[in-house]
Amino acid sequence: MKLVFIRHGESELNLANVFTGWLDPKLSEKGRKEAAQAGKDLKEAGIEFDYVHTSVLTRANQTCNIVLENMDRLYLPVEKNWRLNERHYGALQGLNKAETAKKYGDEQVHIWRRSYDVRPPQATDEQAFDHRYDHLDTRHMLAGECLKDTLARTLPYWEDHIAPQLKDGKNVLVVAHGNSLRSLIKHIENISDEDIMGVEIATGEPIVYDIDENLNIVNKTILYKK
Ligand SMILES: O=C(O)[C@H](O)COP(=O)(O)O
Repeated sequence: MKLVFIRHGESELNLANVFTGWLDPKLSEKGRKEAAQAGKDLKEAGIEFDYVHTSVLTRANQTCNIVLENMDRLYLPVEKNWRLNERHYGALQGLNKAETAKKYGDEQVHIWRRSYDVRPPQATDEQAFDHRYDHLDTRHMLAGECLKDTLARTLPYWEDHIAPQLKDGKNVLVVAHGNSLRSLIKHIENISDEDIMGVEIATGEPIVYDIDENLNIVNKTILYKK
């Protein structure tokens, strides 16, 4: 079975070097091109999907549509779920990354960005969750996550939605975010808390796994043509 992860194409806030998390920018022009290229590359590789999963954030939804359009597969069923959202960046959301590093130091910002279990400062509830999360009990949700927290809410989605489809012999595409994908990659590749700090995911590049029926990874390739 094929399992493909794609981080959304460059967003307007990636371009502006702003902590984004659950903020909801659109793709930049470069991001739209990256998504189109990813779709073309997947088509050229002859990969067919049965199911598609994405977050409830616009940059991932746009990427998903553009990828499927370029594969001539817009008809595929797409499931959207908040559990695949980017890691919630708490009170850092909306701040420029370089300015924040000047203020708090490179080391502190690196810890906030890449440590497995150090949370960023929490946002207030009003800043943290917009109307699309009204159906969830946000009182019990974190308004600022470390990667460990992100994994705690992506893992149930993996177990209940994605893994059963792979076990059923289906090919699955997941279009999500740098850190929601890092959390899933940590899980499926069994990467240590320390080593995951060094794992970076580029925008718009399909990560293609061949998976056996026990969900072991047989092969991993990254498709890119830039
Ligand atoms: O939310 C963000 O700002 C980015 O999508 C990912 O940010 P990071 O590279 O700081 O993890």
